[in-house]
Amino acid sequence: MLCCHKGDPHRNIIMWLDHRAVSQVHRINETKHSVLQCVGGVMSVEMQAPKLLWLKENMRETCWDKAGHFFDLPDFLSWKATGVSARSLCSLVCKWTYSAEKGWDDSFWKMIGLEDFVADNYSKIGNQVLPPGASLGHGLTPEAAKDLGLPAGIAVAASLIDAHAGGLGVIGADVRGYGLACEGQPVTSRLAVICGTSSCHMGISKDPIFVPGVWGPYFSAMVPGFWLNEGGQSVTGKLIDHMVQGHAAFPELQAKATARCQSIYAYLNSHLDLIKKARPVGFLTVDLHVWPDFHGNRSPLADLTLKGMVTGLKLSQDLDDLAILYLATVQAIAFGTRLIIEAMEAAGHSISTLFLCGGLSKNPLFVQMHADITGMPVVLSQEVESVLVGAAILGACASGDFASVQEAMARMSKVGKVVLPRLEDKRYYDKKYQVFLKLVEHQKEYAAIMKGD
Ligand SMILES: Nc1ncnc2c1ncn2[C@@H]1O[C@H](COP(=O)(O)OP(=O)(O)O)[C@@H](O)[C@H]1O
Ligand SMILES: O=C(CO)[C@H](O)[C@H](O)COP(=O)(O)O
Repeated sequence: MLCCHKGDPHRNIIMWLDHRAVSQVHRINETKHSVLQCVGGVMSVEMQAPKLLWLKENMRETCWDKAGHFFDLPDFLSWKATGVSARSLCSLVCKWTYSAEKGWDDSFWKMIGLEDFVADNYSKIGNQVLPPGASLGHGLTPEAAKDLGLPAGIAVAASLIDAHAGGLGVIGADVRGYGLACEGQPVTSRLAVICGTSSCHMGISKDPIFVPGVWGPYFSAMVPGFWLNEGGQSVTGKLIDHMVQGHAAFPELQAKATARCQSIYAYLNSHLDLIKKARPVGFLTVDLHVWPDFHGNRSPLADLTLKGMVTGLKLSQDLDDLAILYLATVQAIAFGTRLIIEAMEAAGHSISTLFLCGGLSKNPLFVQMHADITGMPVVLSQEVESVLVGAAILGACASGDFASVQEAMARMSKVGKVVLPRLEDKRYYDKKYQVFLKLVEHQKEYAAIMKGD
């Protein structure tokens, strides 16, 4: 989302993970406005309305009064490419409270103190809305074409948010021949998990499903004609990096990985294999447990006040400790995915297969732990950068190469590999999951004790 930083128009971005609009999001949630039903009942501080309210309240003269547009990144990019300020249905529906069926809800913006948007017919946040894949204007402008080194006029599609493009890039793949439970079943039995800095859990349905603490249902926000529920974890890849880089043995890890020309994660995975002895690698964390919400919980608890927890630390700080802490962190993220899936299933989703993509899907340990801990097979795409496949699907629709997004999805998503769960380890992970749930219960008890007299 774009704005100004201390009035400097060249530093005008607020990152999605910026949590400064806490007071604003509390006030928005206190309104209990009906638009909140479509974001899991509670708006996230990572969404646009609280950030906009923060700007109005804190940077009125330097930004709010002067800004010409407020954009989500994908809409900003398509505007820069084509000069067309039309917004994607995806970004507006998922992050800005726009409804695919009813449009903007004036009463919401008035109630939260942003009536300015209503007064100017939403011109700064979008009053022309296009479905993802629709062709924008006359394609690349000569100026953008020069910047990108491409011919002018190339078709540019109305966009998707990065995670949604990843979901589109994987969820429609032809799975025949892999013996998966989702073969021959509706695409609604698949959950796309886009895992990078954060993780996004994208489930689709024919009818709207309201899942407490999970964003949506959003109509046509990812696959046209389907409702989308988007679960998420605010920090996942970022959390793993944080735990590993902050450990005392990190310099030793870096030196050893460099000497072997390996990434630190490939080195850690092979180190875990060395120290696991006769038992499966996941069993190394029998007495080390992590709660992963170092940046609050996005889904399904929708509680930005939650913090990270680790139990089972020892005095030693060698490479073995680092590797086991890394493993426990990866497992905690997978337990978070299990919690999200359980919430989605309790509300009516029926999921049998995970489709993983994003930077973390390059990590075989992360993928295996997701399979083992959820008990579901994981499908990896042939093209790891599935967000780019999703973007290419939209481009191929905008250029007229395919008549529909569904047709392009079926032709352009390809299965690379299937990772099966080790069902024999289920009992161990069920016990660790019990501990996982206790961690957050205890954290809430600690907060209540400290609040009391
Ligand atoms: N080869 C790899 N092996 C293990 N982890 C990786 C690898 N590449 C990226 N990652 C993890 O993925 C995260 C970044 O994922 P990426 O999809 O590139 O980010 P973003 O979500 O910001 O687009 C990093 O934080 C890192 O933890
Ligand atoms: O909210 C999201 C999608 O709706 C994502 O978390 C956000 O877009 C950032 O993703 P990342 O930095 O992990 O690529």
